[in-house]
Amino acid sequence: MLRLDRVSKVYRIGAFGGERLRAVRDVGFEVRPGQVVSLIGESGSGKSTIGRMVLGLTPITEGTITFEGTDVSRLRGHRRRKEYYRRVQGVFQDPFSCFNPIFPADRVFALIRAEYFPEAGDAEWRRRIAESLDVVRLGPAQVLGKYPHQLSGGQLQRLLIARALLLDIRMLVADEVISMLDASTRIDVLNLLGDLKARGMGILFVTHDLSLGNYVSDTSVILRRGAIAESGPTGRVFANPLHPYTRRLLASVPRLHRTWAQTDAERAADAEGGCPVHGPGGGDGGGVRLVEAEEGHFVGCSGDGADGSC
Ligand SMILES: Nc1ncnc2c1ncn2[C@@H]1O[C@H](COP(=O)(O)OP(=O)(O)OP(=O)(O)O)[C@@H](O)[C@H]1O
Repeated sequence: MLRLDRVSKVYRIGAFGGERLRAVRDVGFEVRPGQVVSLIGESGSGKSTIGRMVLGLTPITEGTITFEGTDVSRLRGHRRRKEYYRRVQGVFQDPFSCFNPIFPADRVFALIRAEYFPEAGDAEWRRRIAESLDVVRLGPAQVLGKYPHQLSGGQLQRLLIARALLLDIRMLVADEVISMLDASTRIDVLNLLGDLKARGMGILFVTHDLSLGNYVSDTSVILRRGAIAESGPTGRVFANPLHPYTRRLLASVPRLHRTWAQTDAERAADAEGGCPVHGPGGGDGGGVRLVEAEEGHFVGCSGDGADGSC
C-alpha cells in the first residue's frame, strides 16, 4: 500500500538557509492494508518529518514514496494532490488548531463536500455525515452546529477522523493524535484506530511514547537521529530489543515496582556503546545499514567496524 525507499530529508537552516540539517536518513518501510506501523523516537528524531513527507506537506530530498504502486514522492498539480488526499489523510496532535473558532466545527465537512462532492444532494450528504460520525462514535446532536470551544479535544479529534472517513481513505497518518487528550479520551481514540484497522485501513502512527507504540502497532520502526535504529514486528522488537537506543527508550518508560536507581543502572549498561550487531569496537550503532537479526527484525549497524565487517 504505502512504501518508503531510502527516503531522506535535508532542511536548509540558519541565516539565508546556508546550513543543512539532515533530519531523515535513508528511511524505508512499508504499511500494508489493515496494518498499524508505529514510528517511535524521541523529540527531533524525524518522525513528524516522515509523516509530513508521506502527506506531501514537506518535499522529500531523496528517495521514493509509492502509494498503491504510484510514485507520490513529488505530487504536483491540484488534480493529483486531490486524488491522493481522497485516499490518504493526516490527523495531528493539536485538534484545536485545525478548526476556525469563528465557524461551527462541522464546517470541516462542508469544505470536503465543496471540494470533493459538489454534486451530492443534501439528504445524501446528511446520511454520509451520520455514517462517518457513527464510525467515530459521535452522535450528530453532540457535535453538529457546535463551535470548537463547545467540544472536547477528544470530540474534535474524532470529528477530524470522521471528516477523513467521508473521503473513503485507505490510509491515515496519525501524528501524536492522543498526546493532548486526557486518559479516558485517549483510550477511545486508540480503540477507534483499532476499528479502522479492522476495516482494512493502513495506519502510520507517529509517537514518542513506546508503550503506545506497543499497544497499537503490528510493526515498530524505532528512529534515532533521523535513521532507523531498529524495526520489525512489534512483539519481537519489544521482547528482544537489539539496539542500545531501543533498550534505553524502553528503560526510560516508568514502571510500577521499579526505582530510578534500577533504571539508571540499565541506562548506564546500555550506554557503553558499540555496534548492536558486531559488539564493542564496532562503532556506535548509528543505524546507517540495517541487518536482519531474526526474521523481519532489523537492527541498525553503524558500518564502521575496524575489520570492515561492520
Ligand atoms: N521546517 C523545518 N525547518 C528546519 N528544520 C526542521 C523543520 N522541521 C523540523 N526540523 C528539524 O528536523 C529535525 C526532526 O524534526 P521532527 O519534527 O521531524 O522530529 P520529531 O521526531 O517529530 O520531533 P517531535 O516529537 O518533537 O515533534 C529536528 O531537528 C527539527 O528541528
